[in-house]
Amino acid sequence: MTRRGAFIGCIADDFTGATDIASTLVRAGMKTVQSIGIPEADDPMIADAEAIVVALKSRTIAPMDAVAQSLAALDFLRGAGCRQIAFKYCSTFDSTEHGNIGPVAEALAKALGQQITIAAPSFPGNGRTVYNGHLFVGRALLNESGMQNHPLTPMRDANLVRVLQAQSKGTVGLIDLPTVLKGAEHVRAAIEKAQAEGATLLIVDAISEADLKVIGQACHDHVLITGGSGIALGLPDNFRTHNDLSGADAAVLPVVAGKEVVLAGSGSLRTNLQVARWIEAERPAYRIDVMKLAAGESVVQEAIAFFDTHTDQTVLIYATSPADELRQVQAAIGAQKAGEMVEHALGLIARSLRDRGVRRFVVAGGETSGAVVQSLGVKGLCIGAPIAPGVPATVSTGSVPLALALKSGNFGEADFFEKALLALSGDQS
Ligand SMILES: Nc1ncnc2c1ncn2[C@@H]1O[C@H](COP(=O)(O)OP(=O)(O)OP(=O)(O)O)[C@@H](O)[C@H]1O
Ligand SMILES: O=C(O)[C@@H](O)C(=O)CO
Repeated sequence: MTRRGAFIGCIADDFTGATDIASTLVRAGMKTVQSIGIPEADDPMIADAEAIVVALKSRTIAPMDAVAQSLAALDFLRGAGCRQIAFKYCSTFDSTEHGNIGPVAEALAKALGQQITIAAPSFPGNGRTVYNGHLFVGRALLNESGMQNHPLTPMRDANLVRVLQAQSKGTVGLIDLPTVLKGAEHVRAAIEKAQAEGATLLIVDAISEADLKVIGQACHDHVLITGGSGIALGLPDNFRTHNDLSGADAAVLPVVAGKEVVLAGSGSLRTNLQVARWIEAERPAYRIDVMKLAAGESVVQEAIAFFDTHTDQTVLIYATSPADELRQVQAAIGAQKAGEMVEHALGLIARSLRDRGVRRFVVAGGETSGAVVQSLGVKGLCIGAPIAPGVPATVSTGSVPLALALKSGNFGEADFFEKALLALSGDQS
């Protein structure tokens, strides 16, 4: 059990989202640990943590299951003494008309006895901003940003009030940017007014980190807040006022010796760019042919053989494909089945490569990272310095440490794979 109880507990709906918010909390000066799934109550990893991030893989599962897993995580975090709970979802609000953001937020609020809860997905550091309730990715509306083609959660409406309303039982309202710009007291007054008018969930506009800090300050006594990792920017300060935080910086991670690999299962535009860049540089790359995989051909074995024949080069193994190809595969096999098959294959490949001495993994895609990390049996992560906004270097806990960079699909510049490999190798140049 924790020394005095952690301050903040986060429930993240995917694994890269979890490392993203863990990285933000570390950046804001909190000693943070990330657990893969719900840890044991006496896990030594959480003993002196100031923030605990529980990574679930609940973004695309049935709403009922997502609610059950999130409530179990909540029980654990409350048992660990956490005074404030943050439900972390994607800064592009990845969800379907059935959930899981609305159902999970409502279930957590009910369990915590909170009547109104904010929903603030903005992540200005990665170009995601919310204005008049509409989510922008860079200059594009969400539904014109490439996210309309997401393999599992296509986002076809940028109006988050409407999106959240469709998946919630209560009433969704909006706190607009002019209110946020007036400061924390005005945001608090707007929340109280919305609550009096019957709202239960509130999308909050934010276009800058300063806005997110105002929102964090306004919600200092909310036992539950929900949003993207940006929402964590303003939370540590609330605890700093009354308590001594360690002011911990990113963990200095041990250098993990061994072989390395890049695995990409993301369908995002950015990962497509990163894969293309790798191939243009004539670095070895094995493409997983999903139709062959579906036909039961030995794709996993071929990928491993490809790795074995490139003994002195780092290889990329990828299923990432442009949106039109992805659509064809999904039409033939079904989106969910195709996704599960690819995740399973990449999980098996990761495990075999670990048995062949791979110790450093760069993984692209949230669901993909979840599948890989689960297959590798990783239980917890120490969070190091950021490689790109929202993507820290990490090293797994346990007797055989693995260095991992888990990247949300749309994060990182075109050269992210090279940068991440360097960072995981301990080369800071
Ligand atoms: N060629 C393909 N055909 C069909 N499905 C695929 C293909 N490549 C990847 N997938 C599946 O698409 C999904 C991609 O989701 P994932 O969360 O890993 O990355 P993402 O699309 O970038 O999303 P995020 O922004 O959450 O990281 C996975 O389930 C993966 O198995
Ligand atoms: O918030 C984000 O954009 C990421 O942390 C993420 O969750 C993408 O899957």
